[in-house]
Amino acid sequence: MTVIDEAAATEGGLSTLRRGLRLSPEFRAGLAGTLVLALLSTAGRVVVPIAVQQTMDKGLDRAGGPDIAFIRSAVLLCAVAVLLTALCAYAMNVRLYKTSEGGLAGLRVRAFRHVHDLSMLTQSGERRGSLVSRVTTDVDQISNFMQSGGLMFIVSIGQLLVASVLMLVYSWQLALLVWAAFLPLAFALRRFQRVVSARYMQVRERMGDLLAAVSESVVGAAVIRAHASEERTGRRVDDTVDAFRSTQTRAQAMVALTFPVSELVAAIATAGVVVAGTLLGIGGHLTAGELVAFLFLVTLFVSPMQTATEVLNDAQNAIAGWRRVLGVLDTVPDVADPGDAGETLPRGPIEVRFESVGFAYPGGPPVLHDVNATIAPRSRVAIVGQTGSGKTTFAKLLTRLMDPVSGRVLVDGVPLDRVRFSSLRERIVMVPQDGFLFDASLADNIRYGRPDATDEDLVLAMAELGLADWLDGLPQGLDTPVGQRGESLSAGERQLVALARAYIADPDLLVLDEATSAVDPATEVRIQRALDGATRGRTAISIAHRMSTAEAADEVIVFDAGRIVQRGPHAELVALPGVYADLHASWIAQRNM
Ligand SMILES: Nc1ncnc2c1ncn2[C@@H]1O[C@H](COP(=O)(O)OP(=O)(O)OP(=O)(O)O)[C@@H](O)[C@H]1O
Repeated sequence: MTVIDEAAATEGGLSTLRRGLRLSPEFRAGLAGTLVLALLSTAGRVVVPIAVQQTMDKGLDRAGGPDIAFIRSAVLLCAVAVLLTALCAYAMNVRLYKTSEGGLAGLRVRAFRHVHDLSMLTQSGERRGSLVSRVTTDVDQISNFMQSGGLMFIVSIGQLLVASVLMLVYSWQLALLVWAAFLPLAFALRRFQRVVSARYMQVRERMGDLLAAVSESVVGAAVIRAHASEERTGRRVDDTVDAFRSTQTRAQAMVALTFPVSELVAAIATAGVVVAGTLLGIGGHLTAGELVAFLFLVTLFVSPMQTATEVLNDAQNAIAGWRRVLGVLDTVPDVADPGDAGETLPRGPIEVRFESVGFAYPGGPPVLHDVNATIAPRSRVAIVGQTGSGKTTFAKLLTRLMDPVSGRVLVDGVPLDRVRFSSLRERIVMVPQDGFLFDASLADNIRYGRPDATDEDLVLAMAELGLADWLDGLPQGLDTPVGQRGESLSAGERQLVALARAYIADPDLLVLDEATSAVDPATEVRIQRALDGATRGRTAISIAHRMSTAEAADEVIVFDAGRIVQRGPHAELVALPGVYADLHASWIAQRNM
């Protein structure tokens, strides 16, 4: 059983970046064209220093007085260059936005699909909000980097290169001086990056905590209000907000340190260039125009160094985001689909066999021990037992929401892990205790069972389940909106919709986790009628919480502390002293209360 793979969290920043980019081939689409535009837009920036140098040395400093025609053409050249540079920068931005948005959309879809491939256990090992943040805000961080930091990164590298080459052309001595001043800063930044990287990883984790706390408090709003625990919940959310704020501030304080340091180095380098340049000029090795042009170039060289801190900030955030997204993508689904290599089950009522099945939740004690059972096709079986005896676990293993730790589960003689998911999900359907309803119409919710079902199919299905009168009584019939999580319907009505949804899917094995919620007698009768209709003619296994379900079943299987302790028809079991007779007695007592 796996939890979200956190190996990516300890991997080096560059290798995360490389792996992240490799996973999104969309990022590379048209990269060559974008790079050419980046190069053109940076090359355009050095036209101004060159033109200034030429104007000073050739236009102004001419023996016969200023050469106005030369100056005019230099100014014109500058204007054209500035305009072209701006156009290239615009085209580059547009291309970068397009490719990065394409890449990020692909990444979100892949990560989201993968979350669905992970088993229920892996998903429940991670808080929902945190899982959501891995496909939303964490990807946003990558987006920030790709669109601003990444852009600046490309331009800065180009600018550094072009400025370096030109500085060398004008004066190799001054170029060496500038590099010598910045070399220690570049080394320091590399070391510094590791610390910042760790801090940004914490920032992403705290963001996950924050989303988890907020989403839990929104989803559980009714319980919070019922227990008047708004203040306690509010404090929990406040704590996560505060933890996020303090980690974010700590990370940013670290990055802010780099600004004044690089400013200082830039000032020292400029002062050095002015002093050394003047000395070189006095010695006749540098003209005034060349010195001024060089100072322009120093500014061009320095600005990427300063924006490097900003890029670093975005890059660290993006790398931390990428690590969390990669964590999802790296997690190998433990309940894997055998795909085309797997088997397709033929249609017809299913036989189920459990062979020495044992199960324990990760890190927990065994909850099922050596379970052996065969359930004949077309039989209706009720599973009963005290709370916590392992009934739901049995049902989850039967529908392959999880795999057993030992032993095997077979359907029609085929081990469950050899059955293709497409066939498995078509033939075996589980109705969970709280059949989740989506914020859509009644028809849409039932249609989840069979997407191609027409309205006529739905009406017919409802009639077959004995629910026609209920449907007729609804204000908008099939178009009635059910509200978020079905909250516009009563608990009993939600069960009816969940049953109709399973019925329309027409499975060969129906696994029902009976809801425990009490419903009014009329709805109870309706549910019983619908259950009868839904289970007829197919193998049906119900986790029974109601006596009527156990009584109506062909056979009852009794669980106690993770073992099957009794099995047989209700009438037979109830007459024997044992767990079932005790359970039955407590049902009777409850009914008479
Ligand atoms: N996701 C989980 N992680 C860890 N332990 C779990 C998990 N789900 C169930 N358990 C434990 O496994 C045991 C069996 O639980 P199970 O849900 O199968 O019982 P049950 O018979 O269906 O109970 P109930 O009638 O209350 O639904 C219990 O001790 C429970 O605490």
